[in-house]
Parts: sequence; C-alpha cells; structure tokens
Amino acid sequence: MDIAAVNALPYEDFVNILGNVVEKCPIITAAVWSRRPFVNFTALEAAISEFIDELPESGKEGILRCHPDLAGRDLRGGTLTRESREEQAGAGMDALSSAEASSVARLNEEYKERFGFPFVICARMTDKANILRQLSERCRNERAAERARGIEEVKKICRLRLQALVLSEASNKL
Ligand SMILES: NC(=O)NC1=NC(=O)NC1=O
Repeated sequence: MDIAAVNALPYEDFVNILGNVVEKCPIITAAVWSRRPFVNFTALEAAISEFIDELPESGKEGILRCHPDLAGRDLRGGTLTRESREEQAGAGMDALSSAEASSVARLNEEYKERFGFPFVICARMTDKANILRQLSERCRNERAAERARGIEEVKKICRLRLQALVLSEASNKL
C-alpha cells in the first residue's frame, strides 16, 4: 500500500491495518490518524514518533510494558501477536538451549525487577548472542537511560512493521 492509499483509509481500516505497529498500542495509531494526509512514509513514521515523544514517562513505560518478554510466557504459550512471533523467531528466541532459555528468563526478571518495565530490543535487527549480551549489560543502566533506550527500540520495531505494510519512498524509486 502506498502513502496515498494510507491517507484514503477510513479511520476503522487505518487502525485495523496499522494498529499494531507499536505492539498492543492501537491508541497511538488512532491518535495519529487525525494528522493525515501524510506527505510520505517518513511523515507517517515521524507522526508516530512525535506522539510517543510527547508522552509523559508513565506513558512511555506503559508502551514498554505492552511488549511481550523475549522467549517469555507468550512465546511458550503461543499467545504472541503474529508480528512478535515472527520477530522473536527471526532472532532465534524460539530455538534457545535450556541453558540459554533460563538465562534469558532470569535476566528478563532481573531487568523487570530493577526498572518496572520489560527489556525491549528490536529483535529483527539483532541476534541471539547480542540479545543475551545486551540483556546483561543494559541491566546495569539507570532507569531513565533504559526508558529512553527501550523507546528507541520500540521505534525501530515500529519502522520495520510500518515498512512491511506501507511502501516507503525509498522503495518507490525504480
Ligand atoms: N521484549 C521485546 O523486545 N519484545 C520484542 N522485540 C521485538 O522485536 N519483537 C518483540 O516481541
């Protein structure tokens, strides 16, 4: 779908199609609908990014809390969204050894204990080894730094999910 088709979508279709570009946060998509028409893909992505940036800390932490743990209960229980399932599988989260799975689970819990929101990383831009490394390294950061880093990762996830749905101007060039 190109940006003209996006701009022509009625509200319900806009949210049905784009509502999960930020995991389980359709309110973000619902909010930016009123900023259409978007001159191009970048403008749509910027509208989402700006809405997130304008949220108070509690709102940003709420977005992070909407993300399922990597290799967590949702993956094991088959309750991940399609996007998350594909992203996590792509980073090998569904093929961990038992030792890897228990250290990911332990580090996820440690992280959540410390910050009150889950560790979030854009799985499609990394791999299992880097996830394990980042999980232990980032646990030592300050809360504000991790809130900002997590939101950065959410924006990367959002951009990739948007690119899967909407033609970005780069891909329009032959
Ligand atoms: N906690 C997470 O980082 N979750 C995820 N990252 C992704 O890229 N997809 C997820 O489900």
